Amino acid sequence: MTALILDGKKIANELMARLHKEIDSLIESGARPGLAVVLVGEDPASQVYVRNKEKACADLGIHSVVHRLDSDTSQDKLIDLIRALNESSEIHGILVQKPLPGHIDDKAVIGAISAEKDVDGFHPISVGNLLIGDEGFVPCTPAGVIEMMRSAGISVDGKRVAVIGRSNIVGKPMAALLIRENATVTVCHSKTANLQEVTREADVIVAAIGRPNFVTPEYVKPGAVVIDVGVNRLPDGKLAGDVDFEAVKEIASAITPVPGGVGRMTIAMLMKNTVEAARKTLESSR
Ligand SMILES: Nc1nc(=O)c2c([nH]1)NC[C@@H]1CN(c3ccc(C(=O)N[C@@H](CCC(=O)O)C(=O)O)cc3)C=[N+]21
Repeated sequence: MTALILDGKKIANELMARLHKEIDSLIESGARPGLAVVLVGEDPASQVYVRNKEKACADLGIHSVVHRLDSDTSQDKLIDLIRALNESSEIHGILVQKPLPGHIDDKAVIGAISAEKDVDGFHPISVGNLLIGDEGFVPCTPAGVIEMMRSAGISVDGKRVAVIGRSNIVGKPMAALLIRENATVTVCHSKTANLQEVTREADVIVAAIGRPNFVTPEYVKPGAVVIDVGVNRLPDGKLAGDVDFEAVKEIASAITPVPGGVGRMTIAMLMKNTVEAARKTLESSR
């Protein structure tokens, strides 16, 4: 069997087309959605992502502002900027690009973002709302994975899902979303004993490890769905996922490529969250 290749570019473009209409009507109501991206330092991968986000905003008619700060910017300066953005009526979403330089405390910075503008879904209030099943912003990458599967007609209801990785930005929120979809979720990580035995039980594998080609066919039950969240920059500058795509596609029933898979969905979900933030602001002003 050779796997169905889930086309993140196509699914993301369909979502963006729907958003475009909603944005047009928001603009007509005088509420153009606005996104502020804050980038500290010169991390080359971050530069690429931030450019992709700017481009998506431009394509959709979202107002976007990128604040590029020197790598030696103080934490106080950064928090002052966030407070100003919290107050700005043109800005509905604030994203502080990770990773931040070592002298800055991520928690203090993320905590300074108003929860109403937390389109990344990283603020403790957003995280809490996700866990208790209340309304709030959901982190873009795991939300993109759910949207991608839904769009491809893949249900996780009652199925076994193995998430490999327990980060705050992917693994943990991914598990919370999968539980909400009635999956039986196992969260695996670097300390998991007999990892292959665990992942081979899974109907769906979500790989968010951060190591290129980590998931080989030995990890995969034949016919499983394999979602690759990895974004690993190789020495030659190419982007690689966490899954050995060529080998695993021969035994999986569906698989996502990198690039052109989950990364595209991540950007689309960020646009969706920004539109939602703008819509809520408009509704509450009525
Ligand atoms: N506060 C914060 N929020 C984030 O959402 C965030 C972050 N920090 N730091 C880094 C990660 C990574 N990330 C990606 C965004 C777009 C692509 C993307 O556009 N990928 C395309 C193209 C990749 C390319 O070839 O350059 C693709 O996979 O097809 C990938 C990865 C967001 N992140």
